[in-house]
Amino acid sequence: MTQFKPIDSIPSTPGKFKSEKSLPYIHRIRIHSSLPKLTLWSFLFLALIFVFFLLLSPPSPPPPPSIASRRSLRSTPWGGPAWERRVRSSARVRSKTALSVLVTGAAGFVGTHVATALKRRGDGVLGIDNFNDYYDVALKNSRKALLDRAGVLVVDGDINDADLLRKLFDVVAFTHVMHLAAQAGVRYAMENPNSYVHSNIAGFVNLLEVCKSANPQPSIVWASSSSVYGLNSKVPFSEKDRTDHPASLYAATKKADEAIAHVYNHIYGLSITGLRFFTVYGPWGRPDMAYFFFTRDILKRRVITVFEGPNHGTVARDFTYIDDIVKGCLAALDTAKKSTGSGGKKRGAAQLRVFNLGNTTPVPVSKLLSILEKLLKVKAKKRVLPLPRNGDVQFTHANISLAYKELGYKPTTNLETGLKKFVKWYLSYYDHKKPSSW
Ligand SMILES: O=C(O)[C@H]1O[C@H](OP(=O)(O)OP(=O)(O)OC[C@H]2O[C@@H](n3ccc(=O)[nH]c3=O)[C@H](O)[C@@H]2O)[C@H](O)[C@@H](O)[C@@H]1O
Repeated sequence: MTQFKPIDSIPSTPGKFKSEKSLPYIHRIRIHSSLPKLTLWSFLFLALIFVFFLLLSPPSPPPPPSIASRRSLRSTPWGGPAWERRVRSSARVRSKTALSVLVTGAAGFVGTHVATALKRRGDGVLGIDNFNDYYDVALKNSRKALLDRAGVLVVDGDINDADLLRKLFDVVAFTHVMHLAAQAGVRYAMENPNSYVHSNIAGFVNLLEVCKSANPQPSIVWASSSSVYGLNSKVPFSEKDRTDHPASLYAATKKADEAIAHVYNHIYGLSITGLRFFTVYGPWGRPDMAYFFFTRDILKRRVITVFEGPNHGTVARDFTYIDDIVKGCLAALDTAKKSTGSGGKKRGAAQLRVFNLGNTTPVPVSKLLSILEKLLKVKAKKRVLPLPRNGDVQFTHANISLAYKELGYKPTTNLETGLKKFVKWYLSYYDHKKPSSW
């Protein structure tokens, strides 16, 4: 019959030293045998040397950071009385009725234009941007210099940094947040999906968490995207349409943001307005967008890929000029009602809105290319390929009647006029710089 043995009386497997509890056993075998005694002491000695070396050896280098973390950790030190004075001064309003706005993604394309426009009309503006390297950081720095000259400070920081955001709200009682920081681009989502989760989901939630606890709570206007309409075939796209078929992770994160906005409005009384931008273009634009790199590649005599739909179908976009988008953003800020919560608690129903900001005139990508050829006076080398299944949709077209009714939004720039302004900027900007990175 097997006798029950208490756990600490069972000899441990040779070579395995576990806890002090096994030591009495070691002591016992030392008394009864000299050979095991020697072996045991040698083993103990070796183990001690091993532990000693483990303690002495320098820590192994950390694994290389993932793209997402590398992009988000970049942040210059903040804080201190001088820094706070600069923050306050940038956010100072010029009249009692002016807004005090925190603009996230301020060194981005839309952010730079919106921040400048707000400042110009007397609002207090503070920017925040993480200056990530998704595209040419030199362009972001040039935009920052532009904002500097306009009197807008851009804090180098990430919207995932809750301490920094809380500090900004401690220093300034922002009345509004214009949230434009995001990982943009539909095709890049297949290369770096985590960066979309990091900026568009985690970053958005972090921002809303800080806003909900701020006293007073700000009103929030943020950039959603036409891409939420995904594979919808009914045109023009209306805010009432369903948005259940996103074609890219980018679109899915923006759709998720709209749901997240609903939650923070419902639970905490935050006033939130989402703006679905339709392919925004113009001076100081994004080098990852087709109109921008088509221009670059035409000038460099490189081959341009133009996508076409099934059966040679047209691929078209409701290209919207930046000045029209800025007007829509300002109108959304001006008509935003106050948030109703305080101390992180809702005190009443709060405003929740979503608007299309498009141009209402879809233009085929082939037409975009021919306008650029005309403006640049260079014939493009092009090859036509079927639209890959990489996040792109075949067409977009905004119904803007709601934005017109509620915001007085009325785009006035057609693609030809807008591209003319873009090309003029492009030629003057890159003539001076000639960067190798773009
Ligand atoms: O409206 C939107 O919601 C989105 O607009 C743009 O996305 P997209 O319209 O795809 O803009 P581009 O990447 O500039 O592409 C414009 C058109 O050019 C086409 N294209 C793109 C690249 C290329 O090499 N060839 C080509 O024909 C695309 O299929 C698309 O029809 C922005 O990149 C997104 O960040 C934004 O959210």
